[in-house]
Amino acid sequence: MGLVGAEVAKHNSADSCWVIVHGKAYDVTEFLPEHPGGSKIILKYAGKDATEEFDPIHPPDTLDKYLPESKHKGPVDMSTVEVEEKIASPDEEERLERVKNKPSLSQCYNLMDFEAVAKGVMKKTAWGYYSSASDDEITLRENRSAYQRLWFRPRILVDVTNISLNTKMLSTLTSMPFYVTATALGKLGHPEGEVVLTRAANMHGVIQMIPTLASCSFGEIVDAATDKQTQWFQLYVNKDREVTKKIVQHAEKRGCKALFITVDAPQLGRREKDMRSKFGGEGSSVQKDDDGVDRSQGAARAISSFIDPGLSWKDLPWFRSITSMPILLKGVQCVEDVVRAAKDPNVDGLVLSNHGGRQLDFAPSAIELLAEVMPVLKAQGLERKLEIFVDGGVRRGTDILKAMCLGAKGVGIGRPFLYAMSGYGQDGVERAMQLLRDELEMGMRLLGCATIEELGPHLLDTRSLGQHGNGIPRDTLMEEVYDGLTVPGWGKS
Ligand SMILES: Cc1cc2c(cc1C)[n+](S(=O)(=O)[O-])c1c(=O)[nH]c(=O)nc-1n2C[C@H](O)[C@H](O)[C@H](O)COP(=O)(O)O
Repeated sequence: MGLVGAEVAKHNSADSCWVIVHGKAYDVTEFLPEHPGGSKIILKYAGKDATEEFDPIHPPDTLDKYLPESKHKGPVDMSTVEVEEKIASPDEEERLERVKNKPSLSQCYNLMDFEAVAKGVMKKTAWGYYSSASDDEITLRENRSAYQRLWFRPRILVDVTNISLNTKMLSTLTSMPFYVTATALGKLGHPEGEVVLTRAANMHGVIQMIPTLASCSFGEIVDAATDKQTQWFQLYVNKDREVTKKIVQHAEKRGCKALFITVDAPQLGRREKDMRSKFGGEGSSVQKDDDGVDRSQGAARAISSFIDPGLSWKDLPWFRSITSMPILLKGVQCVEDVVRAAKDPNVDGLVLSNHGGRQLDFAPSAIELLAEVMPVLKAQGLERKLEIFVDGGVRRGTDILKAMCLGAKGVGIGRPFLYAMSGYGQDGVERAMQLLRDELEMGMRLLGCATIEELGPHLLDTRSLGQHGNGIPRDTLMEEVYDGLTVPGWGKS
């Protein structure tokens, strides 16, 4: 039977605050001032069922893990809990209409089509979190346009009957030269969260990087994998190194094959779309919490107050001492740090990345940095010291081929798989992976390469890469006639 709803409902203030999550009541009164997202968001659900708001942001075992047993008030008879009548706003009504008449999966022909659909069907807060980047989002767009300043030098009369996309990343054989990179809060896009990406990655022989800030628990994501699947672990380093040590050693024990330490986020970036959508516009009172701390940084700030801004090169020997996994730095953004990492005995590789433009605006694109870095490493005889990956703005098979030609060992892809999942679940992510496979095979064949090993800098013209002002040739005629994905009633998406 358990507690009745009316009993829980009595505890509906800062003096006594109980919430219901997954049918159990928890006394969070003392926790209110410590909640990274501020106390206001919890008080909104004081005495009520908070499950729907709780799920996308917190792994299911959060309360059992972090709230003392004495605060667990036990099961609630949910039939006695008053369910608030939710009146959908006009925006929400329109969104639900779009969900109903969204394009069929077979109408999505490229990764950008998934973005168009996600924009139409996702809740505002979820779209705001996934799509946002920092400040004016210049780096977000530069990540894309940098690839469009690289041109191929295709070869002809090469026997390309059989194409192989197999390659090795950190000595793991993988079926395609890309991986699912770490992106937080998977349940903002799909109720099952990151395990959807796990299952799709398994179906296509693709590696998955598990995020520290997943909505699913780490255990759920690892349990969802098969034993033939490779998973890496992405780490945000906690100020409390004991917590970090436990997490890293648990990840290794559960079979993760590499540790990617995120180094570009001593503080999560200022993403205005996330901030705006999270708190309902400028000046809403919710932006100021009881403790007067400005929580108007959206979900990003709310989930990342534990990250240690003090992390530095001197910590790397400690990481080497706590794990035997290969250690890679994710979010390296200049050639000097690449050379320093190459000379550091504690570093096995790195991801050239600007966090999808979500951190420092005007950070360079990974692909332009890769073109600068490889010759420098070669000149110093360091090119074999590190495995170098890139991510950010990869939306086409040709982008992946360009990165491999410049010497990347593989390419991380973030938003496209989130959008595909948000629009179509596992089927969407699998279609996205299949589309990339088709584009990669086509690209290799037309480039005149049958295997990944044959890709090299000789196949690229990088002369425009550094000229940021020249943009892509505007083909006005083409723009006039090009038919993008349009959905009846959505206008031009
Ligand atoms: C889109 C996205 C990216 C995030 C991400 C969440 C989202 C929604 N989050 S974040 O909440 O902290 O910003 C993470 C994260 O947990 N850890 C991390 O290392 N990178 C994070 N990234 C960056 C990600 O790993 C890639 O660097 C980035 O997504 C590559 O760019 P594309 O999205 O264009 O592929």
